Amino acid sequence: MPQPPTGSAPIDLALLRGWIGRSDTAAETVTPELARRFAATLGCGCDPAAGAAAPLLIHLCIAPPAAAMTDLGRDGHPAKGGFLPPVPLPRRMWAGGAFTFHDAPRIGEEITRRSTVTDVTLKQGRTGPLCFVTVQHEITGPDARPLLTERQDIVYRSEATDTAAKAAPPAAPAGHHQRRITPTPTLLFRYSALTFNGHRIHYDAPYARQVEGYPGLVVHGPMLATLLCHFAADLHGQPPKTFHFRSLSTLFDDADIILHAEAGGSTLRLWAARDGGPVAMDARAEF
Ligand SMILES: CC(C)(COP(=O)(O)OP(=O)(O)OC[C@H]1O[C@@H](n2cnc3c(N)ncnc32)[C@H](O)[C@@H]1OP(=O)(O)O)[C@@H](O)C(=O)NCCC(=O)NCCSC(=O)C[C@](C)(O)C(=O)O
Repeated sequence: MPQPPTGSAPIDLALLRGWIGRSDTAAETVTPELARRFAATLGCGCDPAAGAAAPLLIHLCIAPPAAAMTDLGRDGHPAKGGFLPPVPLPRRMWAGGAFTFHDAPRIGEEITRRSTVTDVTLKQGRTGPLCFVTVQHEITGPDARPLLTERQDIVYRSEATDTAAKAAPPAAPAGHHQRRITPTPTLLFRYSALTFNGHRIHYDAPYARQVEGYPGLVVHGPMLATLLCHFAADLHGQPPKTFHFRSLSTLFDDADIILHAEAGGSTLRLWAARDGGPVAMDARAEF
């Protein structure tokens, strides 16, 4: 059983798995203002008229957990042990996920998010022990109209150590289609604000460097997935039916990101990397 380094609290998997089945429900209206702010940040088109289809993956900004300041953990997220299990590993990351699209949310509609913890597993990674928490989100519109089903994989890791360094992975290949994104601190801050995500690794550079051991501000997994999914929809001329993605390495605010895509029938393979860097996110869109 993977355990954290000496000196850290032991991991009681049976305790953590007691969180499986725990759920949380919240609702919020997709306002034209939110859609405009989302489009301005992500650089996508948006018709803010009532009843128009809202931009793809705007649901990630809808009805986020709104914990009081006194209920936050060191990293700026709601303290663990509430909806999410009290994993005794300090560094949280978005490891991957999948979206199945049923129907578009519409501007002016109230959208409901029902989130359920569906799995908790421990693995031994090259960088140390990893605890994966899987959350299933059901997103519905008025009259429980199904809009989207999402699987979210959250991973918790131990403190950064010098021994956690791994061999440099190979540089990502070049895709047939490419789009360049500059991850400025302003872009990262705006996406944090849109999603009410207080995670300090995205906007608090001294914390990201000195406490979590990253070389800069961390690019959000959900923002990168959104950029790739929008790229896929633009290339295909319509939104995908499903979108799967996995975060393989971290991107920071110190270099441009290249979105790559390669078509194959009704599937589009996508990946993101910095120039000359390894694949940071690998994704697949099915149409
Ligand atoms: C995920 C890390 C820690 C694995 O780290 P590793 O390299 O040590 O793992 P590994 O040795 O490659 O694999 C070990 C095991 O884990 C599995 N595994 C490996 N990767 C994944 C994955 N993605 N999803 C699911 N499973 C995964 C893998 O299949 C294997 O399982 P096995 O033993 O059964 O064969 C490493 O790849 C990494 O650091 N990835 C980048 C993460 C990242 O940058 N995320 C986005 C930024 S964080 C963020 O946006 C935050 C936010 C929005 O604020 C927020 O808190 O929600």
